[in-house]
Amino acid sequence: MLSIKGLRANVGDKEILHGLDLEIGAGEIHAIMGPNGSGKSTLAHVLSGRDGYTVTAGSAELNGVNLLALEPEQRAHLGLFLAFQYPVELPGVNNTYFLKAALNAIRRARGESEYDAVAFMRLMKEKLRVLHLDESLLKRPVNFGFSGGEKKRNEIFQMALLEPKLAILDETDSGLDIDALRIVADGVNACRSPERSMMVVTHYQRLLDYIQPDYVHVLAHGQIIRSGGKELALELEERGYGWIEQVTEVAA
Ligand SMILES: Nc1ncnc2c1ncn2[C@@H]1O[C@H](COP(=O)(O)OP(=O)(O)OP(=O)(O)O)[C@@H](O)[C@H]1O
Repeated sequence: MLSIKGLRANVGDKEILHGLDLEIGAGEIHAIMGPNGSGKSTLAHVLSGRDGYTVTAGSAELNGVNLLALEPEQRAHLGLFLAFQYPVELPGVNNTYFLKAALNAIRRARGESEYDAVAFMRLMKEKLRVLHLDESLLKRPVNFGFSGGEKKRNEIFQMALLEPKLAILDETDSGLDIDALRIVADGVNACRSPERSMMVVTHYQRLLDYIQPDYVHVLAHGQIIRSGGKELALELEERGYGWIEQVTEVAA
């Protein structure tokens, strides 16, 4: 599904990703963990095509298509979705209008018929139930005045509606209370499918009790330095990240 090889990327003239390799198969969930400032959000932004990041080497393909040559909206049409670490507020843009426009743009790009108002409302209500999201939030501007937890739930609600092929969740668990964490995890689990892959960026092993990953990777100094199963997250919780400096010193 996603194949990243030797990816190097800069912010300004500072290199943040130093030759990153990652393969994610169809239907798999991969957790990305790592210390602050190691490049996790940068990876998410580079894949989504956000302005301000320059790829200087390497490749990133989604189902064989070169992502790096596409505009952000073309990547979304192809099935890439990013749930932001800090969801963006769009004052003046109604949440329902925004979601319907986004979904229909993706459907048009895929050659599928657009949802009319009735079909869209039916779909929204079905997805709302899974995320226990208050219907009143849909009448408000996108994320505007939402609490931190409501914003995160709204991101997963968007994902549930847009049904991406690859979803990147950037610290979707940060700022959630215990109940909201379970609700968000239930929402993510409800979106699991053999045709959908997920990259879950998190600092906390706790999330992975609810969303069982197939693989866990440690991203440090702009590279994946270790990969394993769920037990790797437990090990990180126990050991912290101090050992990384020793690993990178030996490698250097
Ligand atoms: N727009 C920017 N301008 C300058 N430096 C940046 C910019 N964006 C990212 N960086 C730097 O790139 C490095 C990696 O940042 P990034 O946000 O990808 O880390 P992260 O692993 O997601 O961290 P955290 O766990 O704290 O969210 C940091 O040193 C950060 O300061």
